[in-house]
Parts: sequence; C-alpha cells; structure tokens
Amino acid sequence: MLRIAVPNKGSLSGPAADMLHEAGYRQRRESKELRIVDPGNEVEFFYLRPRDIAIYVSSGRLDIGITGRDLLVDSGADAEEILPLGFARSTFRFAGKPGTAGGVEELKGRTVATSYEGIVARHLADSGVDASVVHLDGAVETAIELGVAEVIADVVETGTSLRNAGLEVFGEPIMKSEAIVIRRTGADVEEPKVQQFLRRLQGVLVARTYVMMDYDCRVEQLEKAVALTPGLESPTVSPLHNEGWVAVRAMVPAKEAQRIMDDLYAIGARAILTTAIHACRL
Ligand SMILES: Nc1ncnc2c1ncn2[C@@H]1O[C@H](COP(=O)(O)OP(=O)(O)OP(=O)(O)O)[C@@H](O)[C@H]1O
Ligand SMILES: O=P(O)(O)OC[C@H]1O[C@H](OP(=O)(O)OP(=O)(O)O)[C@H](O)[C@@H]1O
Ligand SMILES: [Mg+2]
Repeated sequence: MLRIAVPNKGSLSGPAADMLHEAGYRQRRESKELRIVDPGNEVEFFYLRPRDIAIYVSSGRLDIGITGRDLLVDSGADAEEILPLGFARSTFRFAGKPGTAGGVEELKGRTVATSYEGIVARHLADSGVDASVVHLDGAVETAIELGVAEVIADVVETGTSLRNAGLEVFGEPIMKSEAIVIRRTGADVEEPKVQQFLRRLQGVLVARTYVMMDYDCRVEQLEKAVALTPGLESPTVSPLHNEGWVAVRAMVPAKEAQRIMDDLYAIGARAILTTAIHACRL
C-alpha cells in the first residue's frame, strides 16, 4: 500500500484534495479525519501539517508527500521534488516600510522576522550578510509595526497583505514556490506504484491545461490547419462523407483555444468545437 502525506490545513489543503479526487482517489469527508485508506487504489492518505510533511517523507515512513517547495527547502529535510503541481504559486520575498533597504546586501546588523527561518538564514549566509532572524508563526507583516523587526521575509501572492500593512517588497525574489510532490532523496521513483500515482496526477494536470478541438476543413487547407493544431503527437484526420472535406481532432492548450478557433475559421475551417478533457494518460 502506497502511503501518501497530504496537507491538512492552509492554502495547500483544498487544492491538493481536489487534485487527488480528480485523479480518482478517495478523500476524507471531514477535516477532522487524520488518515483514510483507499482500498480500491491500494493507497493510504495521512493528513498532516504542511510544514511537517517533508520531515515524515524524509524519514521513509511515508512514500510520497504533497507540500510547498518553500516548505521543503525551509525544512532542510532529506527529500526531493519529483513533480510540480501548478497550484499555490507564490514568491518568497523581503519586505519593509518604503525606503528600508534596496536589497539583501543592506541587511547587515538588522533583524528579519519570518515563518521560514531555514530559507532566510540560508539566503543571508549565501549572500554573506550577517543579520538576525526572528521566528514568528504567521501574520509576520505586523512585526514591523510592532517593532519586533525592521524587515520581514514572507510568502507573497497578490501582494494584498503587504499593501494592507503599508509594506513594499525589495531586492530579488528569494525563491518561487508552488505545490509539489516529494519523495525521500535517493528513493526509487521508478517503483511501479509511485509511477502510477504520478501518471494519475500528470493526467489531471494535462486535463486542466488542454482541451480537445474538433473541426472540419477542406483538404486543400489541411496542412495550414494542422500547423495551427499540431496536437501532442499528431492530429487525427478522418474523411467526411462530403468529398473534399476532412474532420480533424487534436488537443490544444486551453489558454490558446479561442485564438486558434479564430485562426481556423479564417482559413475556412467550420464546425469548430472544443470540449473539456476529464482525465488522460499520455
Ligand atoms: N496566499 C498564498 N497564495 C499561494 N500560496 C500560499 C499562500 N499562502 C501560503 N501559501 C503557500 O502555502 C504553503 C504554506 O502552507 P501553510 O498551511 O503553512 O500556510 P498557509 O497557507 O499560510 O496557512 P495558515 O493559515 O495555516 O497560515 C506554502 O507552500 C506557501 O507558499
Ligand atoms: O500576497 P497575498 O495574496 O496577500 O498572500 C500572501 C499572504 O498569505 C499568507 O498569509 P495567511 O493568510 O496564510 O496568514 P499567515 O501569515 O498567518 O500564514 C502569507 O503568509 C502572506 O501573508
Ligand atoms: Mg499562512
């Protein structure tokens, strides 16, 4: 049975459960459940604090975990990223009152408040800057107003929390994060059960990013049309009862679907349809 750690709270928890559900796995019905077995898929899910997941996975007691890249790096645990999942995207940045500093090199002798002490301490050391780090559990934006630190380092998504606290980011982003799948460093990722789990999640990612496009076009326009919809490998082309016409079917990136439909229409394609893909194995 594959043992998988899933975030039980916070920004990662809802989207992770949604993705697992879309991938055909049983998920817990209520937030108090700490573990559930999905016997049909031979998987057991453990609902753990996002911050602890890398530690459990690095111990080898759990085979796989879903966590944030920033949390993995912060933990320093012996686990590695094996698949990025595309949700809970954020950057990790320094911020302060306007004019506080222009970059990390100006932080010598100053105090930085953060919930991600591991990332910050390493970044300061790599930059050769000697500054103090104060660990806070959350809501670190308030630390400046209350005089606990001059600078914070925190997760930034829309920037709303910083704006509301009258703070501005400065310097280069320290890191970019998103939800990821992790495995103990050096553990075999080729193991069939692990590969099957990854293929299911990849199927969800593809189904979310692509749509299926169908259209009819004249044989003379086929090469131009296929150049617009090359598909992942090659489009399917079938004859139509009407001589001189063919039907084409190909996957296209969902974000480009409307533009591609306009371009196909412009070269004479008709009956252009897009449909959602619910699941796939490439
Ligand atoms: N506003 C946000 N947008 C996107 N990702 C976020 C956001 N806030 C936190 N994250 C990501 O969520 C993970 C942290 O999860 P965690 O549950 O510890 O914090 P949280 O989402 O802030 O929840 P909590 O309410 O417990 O503080 C990190 O990978 C972080 O990058
Ligand atoms: O750039 P934004 O879109 O505002 O998002 C970033 C904020 O979201 C998270 O805070 P959360 O609400 O989880 O509170 P916390 O600080 O207590 O973790 C994070 O710690 C930032 O404060
Ligand atoms: Mg938070």
